[in-house]
Amino acid sequence: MEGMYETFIGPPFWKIFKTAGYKKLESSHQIIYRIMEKHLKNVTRMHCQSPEKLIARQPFMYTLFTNEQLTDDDKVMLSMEIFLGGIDTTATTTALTLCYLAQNELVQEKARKDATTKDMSYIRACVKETLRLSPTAGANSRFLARDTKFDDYLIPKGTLLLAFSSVTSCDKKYFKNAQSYYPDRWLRANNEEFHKFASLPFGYGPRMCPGKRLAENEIAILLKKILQSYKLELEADLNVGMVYRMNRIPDRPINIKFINTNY
Ligand code: HEM
Repeated sequence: MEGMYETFIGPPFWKIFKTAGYKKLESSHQIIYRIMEKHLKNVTRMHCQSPEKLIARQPFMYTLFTNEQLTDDDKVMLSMEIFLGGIDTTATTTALTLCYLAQNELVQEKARKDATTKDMSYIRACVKETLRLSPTAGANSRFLARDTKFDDYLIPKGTLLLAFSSVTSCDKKYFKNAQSYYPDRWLRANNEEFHKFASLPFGYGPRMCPGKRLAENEIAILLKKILQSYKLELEADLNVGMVYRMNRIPDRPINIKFINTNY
């Protein structure tokens, strides 16, 4: 992320010589490419030897491999996109949820009780609330497909529009006590109403995040496991903000004490 940010934001000196940012990007890209190459070789082997095993174990990769419209390069690129799209976003959201839970003892207790339930609706609400207050995407961007009228403005086709969901999701115009970490607002029983586009951490429409369900489930399951065995406390008082590094990431290290509750 750092490498990508330093390379693509700012003057493009990397086109003339390899800047420090470019070197970081290049070396991390090579590592990721090597990992992907190894994985793709295994998938290719499985695809040739027993495609039914691939369908059962990795349906997404099966669909990708059997799409005849895609070249081999397209397949590698799409696999990398899935891989990269899912790493920082999920790690950041998990770390920040742990941080919010460590800061809010009552919320943490409620989430721990919820860890014994099947649907984990409160833990899921905690993840939604983290993504409302600290979304990993600053904005959702789209090129307009046709001339479009917004209020008194006529915006021509082809214009790049950015909808800053990270701003509306923290705005008191859209959420009561907008700055507080209050997962209960997402519970159906609470009946709190808000604009359905005010918080859009996974985007919207045909190009919205395809990993949404996977991310929500894996984060909820991980939190459940952690809460069942550990009490969370912060090492020090932390007021974590976010900085833009292509995605938004925490602006400082998050150090959490995991106190084992099984003794
Ligand atoms: C908390 C976790 C995640 C967050 C907050 C997140 C957020 C986003 C957002 C905001 C977009 C842009 C959507 C739009 O423009 O409307 C996106 C796109 C994407 N995400 Fe995620 N994502 C997460 C996890 C994942 C995971 C786990 C995967 C893969 C397994 C993934 C794969 C992708 C891909 C491939 C795209 C590009 C889709 C396209 O351009 O058509 N994401 N994500």
